[in-house]
Amino acid sequence: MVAEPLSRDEAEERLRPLSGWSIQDGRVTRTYRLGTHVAAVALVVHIAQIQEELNHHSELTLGYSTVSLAVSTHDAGGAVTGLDIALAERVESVAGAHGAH
Ligand SMILES: C[C@H](O)[C@H](O)[C@H]1CNC2=NC(N)=NC(=O)C2=N1
Repeated sequence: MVAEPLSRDEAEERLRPLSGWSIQDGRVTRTYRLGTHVAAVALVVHIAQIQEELNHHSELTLGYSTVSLAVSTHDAGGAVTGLDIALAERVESVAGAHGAH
């Protein structure tokens, strides 16, 4: 089943409990900062595992000590859906243990 697009208001409402997450250019986004490059790489690997589990994949960008995600739902014509929020929730639930902020 294809996920339904969320309204901008509903998407923002559901992101509100997730610190640092927002909608930019029609995608759910966040940038994490980490203490070292290797810590950032480890977070990328963990996010990749979550994305495979959910079968939902962000544009995931590794910097020296930063990790950025941007995601919308291609199967819904690029709209923000509950799948994007679910990915944000899962990533947020593990990021702290990596020392990401
Ligand atoms: C065939 C496969 O299930 C789909 O292409 C999945 C994979 N990952 C995906 N990721 C994202 N962000 N949007 C999708 O619609 C999507 N669809």
